[in-house]
Amino acid sequence: MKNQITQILYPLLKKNKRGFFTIFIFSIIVSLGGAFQPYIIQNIIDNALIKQNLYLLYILVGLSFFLALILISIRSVNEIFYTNFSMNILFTFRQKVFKKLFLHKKSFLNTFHSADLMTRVQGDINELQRFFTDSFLALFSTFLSLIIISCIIYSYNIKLMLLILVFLPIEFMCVKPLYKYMHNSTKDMREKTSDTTKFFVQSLQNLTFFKTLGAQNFILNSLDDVQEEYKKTVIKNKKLNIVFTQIPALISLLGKTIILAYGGYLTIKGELKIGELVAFLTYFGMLLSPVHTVLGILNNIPKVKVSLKRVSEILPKKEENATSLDGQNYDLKVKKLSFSYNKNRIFEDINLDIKENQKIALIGKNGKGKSTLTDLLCSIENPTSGEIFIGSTNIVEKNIKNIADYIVKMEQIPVMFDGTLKENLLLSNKNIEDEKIINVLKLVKMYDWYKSLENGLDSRLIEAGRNLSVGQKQRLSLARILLLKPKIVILDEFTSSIDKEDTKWFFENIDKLFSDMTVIVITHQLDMLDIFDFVYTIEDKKIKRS
Ligand SMILES: Nc1ncnc2c1ncn2[C@@H]1O[C@H](COP(=O)(O)OP(=O)(O)OP(=O)(O)O)[C@@H](O)[C@H]1O
Repeated sequence: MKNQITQILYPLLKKNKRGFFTIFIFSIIVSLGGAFQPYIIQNIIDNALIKQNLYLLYILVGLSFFLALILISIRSVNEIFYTNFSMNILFTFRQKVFKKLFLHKKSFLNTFHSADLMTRVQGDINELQRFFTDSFLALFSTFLSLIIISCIIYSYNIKLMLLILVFLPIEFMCVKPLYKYMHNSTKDMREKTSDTTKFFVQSLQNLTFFKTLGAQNFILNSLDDVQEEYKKTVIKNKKLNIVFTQIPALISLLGKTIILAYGGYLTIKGELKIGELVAFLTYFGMLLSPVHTVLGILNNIPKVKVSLKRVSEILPKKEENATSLDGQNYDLKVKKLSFSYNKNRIFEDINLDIKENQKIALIGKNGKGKSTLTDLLCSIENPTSGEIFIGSTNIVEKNIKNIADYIVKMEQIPVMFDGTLKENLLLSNKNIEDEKIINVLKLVKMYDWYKSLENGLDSRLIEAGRNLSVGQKQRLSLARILLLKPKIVILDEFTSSIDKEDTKWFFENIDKLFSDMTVIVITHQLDMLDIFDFVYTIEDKKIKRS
């Protein structure tokens, strides 16, 4: 499973190797320049101040100033370049994961709360990208600084250099046993964050619903519970983090004290110059910062492992190659199909034969499997066994990339999204003239409403179409399907919120509205069945034609 992420990330990082290279070059210049500064200060003290050489003092001060200016400029350019580069990798990474999410069947996606999916696609992918780009570069500049600084310190005093280097592994050894605890704590943090997001999404989306039911206190109490749980996890995580970061800080303090005492002793004995001691202390400080960077990266490893698992869990286990449907004819055939949701068997060996352009009604009591059958026909679900053919293509065996050109379902609960009316109607089908859209709005009897809009087709439908009635949303969904013009249309209780008069009109005009299309209508309007070519009833896990 983790391999899947490597398969996405590795080519992405490889493709961006020029960007990495540029940042490496910048980092080398910054590390070299930074390491040179204490060396100049040492020379200012030992060769200019102590020897009272004014000319050398001005030269060195000027050199230090201009070097600092150059480094500031390079660092700034590098930061902008790096942010741009890092964002590009993040966005492409997320695009690729998103694309894979479309390969899932409905029952798999239903096992995740939308807020949980959101935190995985946002937070966890961020964490992975940061780790694989930032840490890589941070590690590179860390080792570069370590090498440069060690060489400079070595040239001053080998005993002191060895003393410093002894402290670095001690720090790592002390922190390592804490990884396991950090991993568990991070996992808890992610889960609690996800729970909190879930709570907010659910309660804010349905605020007025809870108010109407007088359930404000229920929501406020739940908020208290969710926040209390979150607080407990944050405090636990904070305590662990403090131990994780303060242990190295304590060891560094100990090292600094010993080195200061020993370096001072060497200076008093005349083995080290004052300027060298000052430069040495600065270098020691500079060495600590890369060490802490490495510790920070190590600190992130448990977090990254959690994110890796969370992102892997939402990726499809296997990917079949997508093929196109060969458009000979669009008869729909179901052969010996069975389907279960876990242990709940919904269909047992059912068969169905619907010819191109037929108008079919699908009836049955609540919960008998009407929507499930249409999910199977649209490839949103996979049958447990059996075959489904459109024309001569078995759509169960093959992953059909353009399946929506052939079969589309209008959901029982209409879906509108935050966007313009035109975007909501056309989706990706952009090459349709406004005139045609307006004609379809007339067909679904939304023309009067359309005329009342200030910005016409560019008017915005706010969040999930909140500025529309449910009946209006159903009519717009119908308009969307009419504009998409697939070969087979499935309408799941498409008039459930439409007034009686217009419901009758829609049913009586199905032939005209969907003239060149096969239509399957799920309905509880039993008085409207006469207009259909055939009526199928779902009962006892079977489907019967009446
Ligand atoms: N994602 C799911 N996971 C598990 N069981 C499910 C899922 N979706 C539906 N079911 C179950 O499958 C059965 C059929 O549901 P389905 O929605 O297909 O019925 P329906 O005939 O369309 O009902 P209605 O007329 O109420 O819309 C029901 O028992 C339902 O509880």
